[in-house]
Amino acid sequence: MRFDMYGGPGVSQGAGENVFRDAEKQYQFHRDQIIRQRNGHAHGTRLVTRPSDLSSLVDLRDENTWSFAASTGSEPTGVARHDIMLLNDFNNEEAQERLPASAFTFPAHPGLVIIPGAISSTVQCQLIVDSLCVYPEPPSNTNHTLRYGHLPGLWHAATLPIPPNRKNLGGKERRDSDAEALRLSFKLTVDGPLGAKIAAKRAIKVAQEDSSSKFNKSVVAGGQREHDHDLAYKRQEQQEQQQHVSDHQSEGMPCPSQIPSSLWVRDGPGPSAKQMLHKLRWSTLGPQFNWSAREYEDGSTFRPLPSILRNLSVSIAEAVTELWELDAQDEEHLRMPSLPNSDSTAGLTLSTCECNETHWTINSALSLDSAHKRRQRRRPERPFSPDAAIVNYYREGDTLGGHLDDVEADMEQPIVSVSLGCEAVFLVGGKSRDVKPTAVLVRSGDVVVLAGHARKCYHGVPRIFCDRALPPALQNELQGLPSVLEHIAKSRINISIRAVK
Ligand SMILES: O=C(O)CCC(=O)C(=O)O
Ligand SMILES: [Fe+2]
Repeated sequence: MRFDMYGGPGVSQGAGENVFRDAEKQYQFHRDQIIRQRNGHAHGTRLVTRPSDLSSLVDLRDENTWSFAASTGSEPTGVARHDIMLLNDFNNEEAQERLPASAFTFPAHPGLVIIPGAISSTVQCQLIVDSLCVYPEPPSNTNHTLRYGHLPGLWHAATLPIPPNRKNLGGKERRDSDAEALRLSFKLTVDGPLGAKIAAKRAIKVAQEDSSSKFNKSVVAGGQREHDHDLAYKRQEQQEQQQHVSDHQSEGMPCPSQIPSSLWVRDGPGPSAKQMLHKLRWSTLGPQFNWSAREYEDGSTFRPLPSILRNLSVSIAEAVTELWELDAQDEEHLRMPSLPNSDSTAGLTLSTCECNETHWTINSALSLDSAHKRRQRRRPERPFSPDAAIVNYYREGDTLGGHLDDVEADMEQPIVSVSLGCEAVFLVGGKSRDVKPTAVLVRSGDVVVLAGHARKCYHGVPRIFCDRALPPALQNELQGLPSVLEHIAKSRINISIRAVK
């Protein structure tokens, strides 16, 4: 499914119109239907994932692929690596411990900084849990809000464990029990546009009731039932361990562990909670974004940007500020004539330039030394002060079409974008779709900073790799949360943190 959530002029229009679109097509997920023949008759079909050409995908953890990527592109790609120091604990504003990390810049995309593994697996786990269980809760809007109103308890309604007596059943009984559990999964009490109004009213009431509820025991429709929901416990455990007041508590919005029976019932007429979770595409933190008007709304209530996201994005933006302030002259070097396609063995040259950074440059390509000479470093006018984030949810086949984020009041403020879950292809091009984009593989825990020139450039996500294993450390971290692990192993979450007002 193509995921053009941004609407308006920022969205790709159709086939063959530009080089950005061509790159998107190169990476997009396709399944071919293979028809099996037996005795000259069609005998069943099989879906096979069409292999993509990943030869120019830049994998920043693999030095070899840099040279390959650089040699196949027609633009001067090249990558420079820089040593930076990053905060380790974003929960605690007092924490000072910094760990060394690598940040990468791209001469062809000044202002783009990528920091692989910037977020520890513990913090990734916390952000994944919050993105699923907390951030889509009211008062945040999601892509479902327009049609169904707010959907409190969505995660819980979608992941309610199968009845425990199932374990003692065998064979057919077990299958019947599974079918029963599926049939009994929670469904919305409303459907269709009319339902939205009803749902919205109910949701407000339920949210008010919920805001006084705490973790653990749940009451579900059709009688009293207790269940130790893994998320609720994990969050409580985390809070106790870290002895810090959670964002949600301090901001008066706990993660609800109740499934409001006015919204979710076992045999409602609307879609099931599982389907709704499956179709969750975005939620907003901070001022709500009106997708049709393409503007941030004034006045509507919203969930403030959680402090972990503010701390994380501010400290990362600070750690790489030196790398992204570039002046207009840099755009000059971007207009240098394209390099002829070098042969695939051309590779990269390792060099240390006058700024003491180590660069891999394309042989006989644009000299980074000269790029640096043209560059005059400039401090941003004001420090990064984020107040909002868009949380994007992707499943296999979902894409985010090439777009510009150009509705924020101050475009000098960067966007700090956190990848969680499955690997993805991140495309970043130029100010028009005619600039050939660079494709970078982003993994769980990687952070992309779009600042300076790159802040005003087209970017998008044409591919999610749901068939690749999650990093072992993250799997380990999610061991106690089977439903979260199962979900995130087949999906990707991106949190792009920004200053909108
Ligand atoms: O999912 C991503 O990595 C990119 C998200 C993005 O570009 C956005 O939210 O504006
Ligand atoms: Fe974006």
